[in-house]
Amino acid sequence: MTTTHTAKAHILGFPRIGAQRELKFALEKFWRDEISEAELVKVGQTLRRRHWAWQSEADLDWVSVGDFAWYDQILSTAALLGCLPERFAFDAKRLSLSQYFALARGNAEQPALEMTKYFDTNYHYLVPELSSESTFDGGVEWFFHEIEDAQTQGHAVKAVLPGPLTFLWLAKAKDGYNKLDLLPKLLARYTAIIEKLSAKGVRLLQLDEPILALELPLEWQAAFAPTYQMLAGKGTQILLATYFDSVESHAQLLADLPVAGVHLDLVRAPAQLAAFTAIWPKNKVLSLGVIDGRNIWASDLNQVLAAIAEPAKALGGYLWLAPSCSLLHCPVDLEQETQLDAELKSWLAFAKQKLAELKVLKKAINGSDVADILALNAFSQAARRASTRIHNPAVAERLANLPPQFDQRHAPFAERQSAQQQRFHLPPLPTTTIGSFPQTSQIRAARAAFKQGKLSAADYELAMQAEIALAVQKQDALGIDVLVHGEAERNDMVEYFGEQLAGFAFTQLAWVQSYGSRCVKPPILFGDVSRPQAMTVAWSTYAQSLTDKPMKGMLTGPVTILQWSFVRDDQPRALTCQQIALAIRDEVQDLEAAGIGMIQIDEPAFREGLPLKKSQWASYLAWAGQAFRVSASGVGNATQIHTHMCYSEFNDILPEIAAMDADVITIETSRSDMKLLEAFGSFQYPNEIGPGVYDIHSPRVASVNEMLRLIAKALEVVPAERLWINPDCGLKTRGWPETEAALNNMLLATQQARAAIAAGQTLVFDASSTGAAAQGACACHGTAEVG
Ligand SMILES: Nc1nc2c(c(=O)[nH]1)N[C@@H](CNc1ccc(C(=O)N[C@@H](CCC(=O)N[C@@H](CCC(=O)N[C@@H](CCC(=O)O)C(=O)O)C(=O)O)C(=O)O)cc1)CN2
Ligand code: MET
Ligand SMILES: [Zn+2]
Repeated sequence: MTTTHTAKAHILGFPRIGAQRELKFALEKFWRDEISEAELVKVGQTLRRRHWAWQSEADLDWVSVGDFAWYDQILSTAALLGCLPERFAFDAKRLSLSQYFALARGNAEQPALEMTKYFDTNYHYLVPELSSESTFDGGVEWFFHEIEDAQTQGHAVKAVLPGPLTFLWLAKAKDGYNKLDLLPKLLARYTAIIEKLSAKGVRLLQLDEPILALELPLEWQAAFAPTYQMLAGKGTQILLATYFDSVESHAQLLADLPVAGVHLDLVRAPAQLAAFTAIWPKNKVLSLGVIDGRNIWASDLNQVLAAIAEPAKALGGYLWLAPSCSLLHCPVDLEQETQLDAELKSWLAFAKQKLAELKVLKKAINGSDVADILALNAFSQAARRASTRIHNPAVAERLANLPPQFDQRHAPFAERQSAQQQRFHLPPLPTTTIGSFPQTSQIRAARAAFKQGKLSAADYELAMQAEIALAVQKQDALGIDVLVHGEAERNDMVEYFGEQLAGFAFTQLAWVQSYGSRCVKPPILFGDVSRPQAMTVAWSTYAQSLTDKPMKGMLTGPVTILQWSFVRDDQPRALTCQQIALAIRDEVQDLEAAGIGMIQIDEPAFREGLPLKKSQWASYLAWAGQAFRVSASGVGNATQIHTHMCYSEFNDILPEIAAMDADVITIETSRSDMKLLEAFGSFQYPNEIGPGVYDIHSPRVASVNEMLRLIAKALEVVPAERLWINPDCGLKTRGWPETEAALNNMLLATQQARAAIAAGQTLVFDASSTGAAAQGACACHGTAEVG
């Protein structure tokens, strides 16, 4: 039976990287001058056309255009609007691809735009730089060319852009300027874009406003109505898309906006639907995000249909079906996974398979007979729930019988600190690195050969041992105090552990874009987690055998493993995290038993896991902090636990970081000029700290003076007895020459700082200086010249 008002289907966006990472490889070749711009452009067009064709084959009512970006969609929007940082002196209207990449990656004169995490995802966007002087006079026409191309392919087009308020929110304003003051200028440009879309016959524009899922300041909430009044009625209708959490508190605001419709994330926040259906105006679209755009599980189609049956009746043709958010966060095609076993595979859906799910849902809602498919789906959902592979009674039993104090070290920090001092006899301002050393193409080629069966396990082990020996020898030669083995044997700090833990599956090609051409392949956490055998002990003890200096064991923490995996959706994340924590605890204890005296448990994703709404932070911080302590607390007082965090601001969660009670935390600070540390100082962070003294994100080698200046700044807030010297993060994306040069400078800076401290001098830095010109001056008790 067909009705005149049939439900429609669409997606918010599709991954652009390509099922075989075609875009990644083309970009990297272009950057190495191995292919021409025309060849790169062709790869982009082929990918876009392929992804539109898939959307069309799935009977979607429109293909989405505007989700493609050569590096990042926020940077591409800045290039479209024409608001590029003045410091590059680029003409946005004539921006070449090389200039676009200079903005993304820096050039000889200018550092790149800052990169940061997109909401609570592992995707990184480039932060637009705005000031009171910013103009939005228009820029590249790529967006319109893509639209024309989709039209020539015969597709009905829905254009997609970040919404103006979300774009502004994600940008940073120089000098504390109120970004909202730029809104009128920005909206004039959005208006011009909409008029142009309209002239091209584009009937529908999706504007993404995920900031509505945050607890927004009132001023920003109040900006929505006037903004959308301005953009409405220009010929092209607007679908305002929200996602990543509930926007229930804005239901009335959204119902009143002069837009054609609103999209809701019903996977993260299913309960919000009722608040919307209760007040939803007739003739306004509700796009229901019912398929998980952030995870790889096949949908329970019958459950989805049951949940939307009522609203579907009420909405009629104003019901649209969609994934919860853009599929950017999903791998592309499950069919490529030839090594996953059939049962597990039947539980999964990647981006392409989610298009097929959408097709079935739309058919079902519109009265077509899909009973066979729904029955099959019900069968596999039931099989997954009942599977013995996901339930391990031993894990449940262990969790139910944890000893008292299992999440506390045996003694308070002060006692541990003196036990550790007696054991390690480290000099003041001990030097170390964060774990990884350059992942050279030689290392990756050896691993690829091993995985393809062209290199034997024994030969692969020898090759990795040789890399470890090289890293140890270089660190020894540099004179670093606490060494690392360098992580040569790891493809990725999360995937590596996923490959070895029970309860995880891993894939061949399930890549997800992390930033630019860089991808990650998150492992799939499908069942109860446990550790069948030691994972890192052999590598760490081998590395320790090569040196008399302490060798830090190197593990990824439970919160980061959780955060950077595709996680089961059939139990609370807190419980899953606790299971991982116990597995890591076992590894920590095995390392200790093998004589490894310092163990680092990385938690770079600790902050990323925070709920988007601040009111929900406390409960997350409680279970996440406890999971870390569970992993770290099974060792004696003389075993030194390190942790490491990067990428983020930590000022607002310092008490919770302190409560993790690591003996040493190394943390990214150099890019914020140690500003982060001021908060650590004023909070009186109790344990030892290694604030990064140089940025590892660029090949530029920081000078001794720059580092000395940061050390002096750190010493203002952290006493020398508790200060470590290290880079900001791991060195895996760097090459050896710049790595050795930078570390050598770091050690020279440390020597000078130590000499000053030994002579009873106070290191002083020149606050007005931003870089190499730092100088010292101190009138009273001797002067240590910094520089
Ligand atoms: N999971 C996770 N999330 C994270 C981070 C992280 O480290 N891990 N860091 C931040 C993001 N930073 C990142 C930094 C670098 C890369 C990165 O370099 N990714 C590599 C892939 C790393 C990897 O898994 N490598 C594998 C496989 C690499 C590969 O493509 N192999 C080729 C052969 C390569 C060769 O011969 O050289 C093949 O199989 O065809 C390995 O080493 O084994 C890439 O995109 O290229 C990703 C994220 C935040 N989120
Ligand atoms: C993203 S944090 C990275 C920590 C890891 N130990 C490394 O050095 O690469
Ligand atoms: Zn890091």
